Amino acid sequence: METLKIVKIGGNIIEDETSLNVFLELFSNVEGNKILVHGGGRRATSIASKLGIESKMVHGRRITDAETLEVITMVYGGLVNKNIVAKLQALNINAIGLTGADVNSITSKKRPVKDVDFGFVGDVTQVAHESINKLIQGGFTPVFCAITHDGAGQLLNTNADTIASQVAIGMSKLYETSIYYCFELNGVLEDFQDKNSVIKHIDTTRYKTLLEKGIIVDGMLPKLENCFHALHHGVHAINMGNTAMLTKTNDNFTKITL
Ligand SMILES: Nc1ncnc2c1ncn2[C@@H]1O[C@H](COP(=O)(O)OP(=O)(O)O)[C@@H](O)[C@H]1O
Ligand SMILES: CC(=O)N[C@@H](CCC(=O)OP(=O)(O)O)C(=O)O
Repeated sequence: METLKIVKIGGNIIEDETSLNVFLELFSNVEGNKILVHGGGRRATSIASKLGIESKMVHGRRITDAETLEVITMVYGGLVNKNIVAKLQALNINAIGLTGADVNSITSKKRPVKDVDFGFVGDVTQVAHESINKLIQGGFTPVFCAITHDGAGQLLNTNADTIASQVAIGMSKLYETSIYYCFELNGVLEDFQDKNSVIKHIDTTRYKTLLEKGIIVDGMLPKLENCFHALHHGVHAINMGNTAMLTKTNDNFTKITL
């Protein structure tokens, strides 16, 4: 089976022009089939604030009312996505920017209201692996933002880590897939005060212990949940660390296995 790498970058890298440029240069040198997924939560929050719109996050997810949906569509689907695509073109990568509505690539269902009403937030229901594969086979590099659609004309906001894991699960019908979650730290840290205390390997048992000890908190909670979900659904390998993990010489990052 051919391999496919799904690389995800978060808001902290996107916010820093130098970090973004370094990342994109490394990404452009990644060999073989690849897909990029980007977030941009921090940019959405700052632009919403300039427009007088307050941002509310619950359990790591943005409460997305109609006004916020407009902002995130402009920020993720426009500003961030098109800038990244243009920068990749400058690096000779024939990138194509996509929301889940484009080529009907990612369908989702509005998250049902239980204790919290998240508004226009979508949980992924289907990834059109054949259509995405046509792009890859055509020589294009798909660049997904954190927007999906319900198939009935409604765009929905979906966490970018979830997009990466769901796209990887979908594409694993055709490829041996691996995910690279790139963020500003070297990996999952044993001691948050010590940036070098990278945990090199997390398996199911270690994951439980880290949760019990309260070492995994905040944004790392949904991130690792996504990782184990993906590994249980056909994804071959998951790595988490800073952008240097895309180079062959660096092994100071976290590898996640079942
Ligand atoms: N043990 C840990 N090691 C590393 N990061 C952790 C840990 N626990 C919580 N975190 C937090 O998780 C964050 C990464 O998740 P997230 O905010 O979703 O990042 P991004 O969206 O930029 O990828 C880190 O910035 C850090 O604040
Ligand atoms: C539903 C939901 O929470 N969506 C996220 C999508 C962006 C994202 O995930 O960005 P980062 O990767 O930079 O955090 C949000 O709007 O913040």
